[in-house]
Amino acid sequence: MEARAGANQRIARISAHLQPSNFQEGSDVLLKRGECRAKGGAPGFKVAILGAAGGIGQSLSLLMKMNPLVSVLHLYDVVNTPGVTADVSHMDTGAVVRGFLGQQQLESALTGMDLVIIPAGVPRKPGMTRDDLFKINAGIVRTLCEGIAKSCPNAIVNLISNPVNSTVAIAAEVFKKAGTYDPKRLLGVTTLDVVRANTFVAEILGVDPREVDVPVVGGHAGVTILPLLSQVKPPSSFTAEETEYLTNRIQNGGTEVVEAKAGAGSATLSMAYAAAKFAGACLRGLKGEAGVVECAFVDSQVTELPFFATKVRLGRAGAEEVYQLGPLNEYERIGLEKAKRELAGSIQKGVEFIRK
Ligand SMILES: NC(=O)C1=CN([C@@H]2O[C@H](COP(=O)(O)OP(=O)(O)OC[C@H]3O[C@@H](n4cnc5c(N)ncnc54)[C@H](O)[C@@H]3O)[C@@H](O)[C@H]2O)C=CC1
Ligand SMILES: O=C([O-])CC(=O)C(=O)O
Repeated sequence: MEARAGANQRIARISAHLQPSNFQEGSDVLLKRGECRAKGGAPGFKVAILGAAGGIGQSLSLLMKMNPLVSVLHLYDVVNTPGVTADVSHMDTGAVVRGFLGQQQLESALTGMDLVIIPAGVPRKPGMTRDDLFKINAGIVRTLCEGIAKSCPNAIVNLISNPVNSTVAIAAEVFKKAGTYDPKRLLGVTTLDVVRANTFVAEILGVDPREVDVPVVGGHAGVTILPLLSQVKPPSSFTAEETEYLTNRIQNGGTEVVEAKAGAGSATLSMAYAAAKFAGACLRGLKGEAGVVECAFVDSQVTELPFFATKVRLGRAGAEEVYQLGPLNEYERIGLEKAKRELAGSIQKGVEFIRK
């Protein structure tokens, strides 16, 4: 009799928590429910996804819920998080999922987070450059980074929102202004360029993409995306035509998807895969695993520019070591000069957006 009363109470509590009206009033009902389950939950890291209801955000939420290193997963967006949260929370993996809707819940979404992943913002349509997104996305990134500076200043930040070549500089300026900037903890996500490069090179070599490692340096837009084909592993040589074809295809991979989607957005599925791969590497670094190396767009002294993408070693403190470029061939040296010219302007535009 008593046991049944206890069970009924538990069911009544969970049902009340799941009312969408409660959720939208900012009462963090799923948070309370999560806390119940967290008692028995696996130890791990707390991860927030900002822009979780979007094209990238939804698939990324799914993939992060599957990561055994994640114990708590916070899904934040300005629309549709109740549905995405309810959906993802039914997966029988360890992470406890909590949803947050609208700016008044940003602080709750961020408090206590170890890693914050940001795919919030508008995507490209055919004919647009990534820089055309600056007008809208710069303000979104500023607001979200102000929230991070306030609520989880020690979190590692993975910035996906375009134009990455500018938004990383915006984030850095916001953190500097708040006095919380740690260059090791701010990482622009360029993993999709590496993922594409591995795939396209593997096609040419006729091997499994999982066996290929192509360093991609510079930035994340057009000519700033610089694949170092002379450093491909396993060591491979390419004809001039193959080098030209591969470089162009890697640099225009995003546009290839934007055009194929014909107005319905840009890469979301491959990007969610890439973001989950990169976030997973950051978490393995946080855990203390040795030898975790990925390319990322970070605060850098590799060139004269303040930010640059190269391989970095990920550890407990974030990007603990930023690797040099290594030997470049003539084709890559010319590409590097072009990349730097464009990058300088994009970085400066981001800096000025905050300093103006
Ligand atoms: N770094 C990279 O390699 C890549 C970056 N991207 C970029 O990622 C961004 C997102 O792309 P998609 O997911 O396809 O776009 P989407 O439009 O499908 O989703 C964006 C989400 O952000 C949300 N959002 C807007 N303002 C917000 C705010 N202030 N706070 C929180 N959330 C907010 C929207 O409600 C929406 O759910 C775009 O800027 C896109 O260019 C896309 C692919 C690759
Ligand atoms: O091309 C875009 O606009 C989205 C993006 O950054 C990519 O797919 O690499």
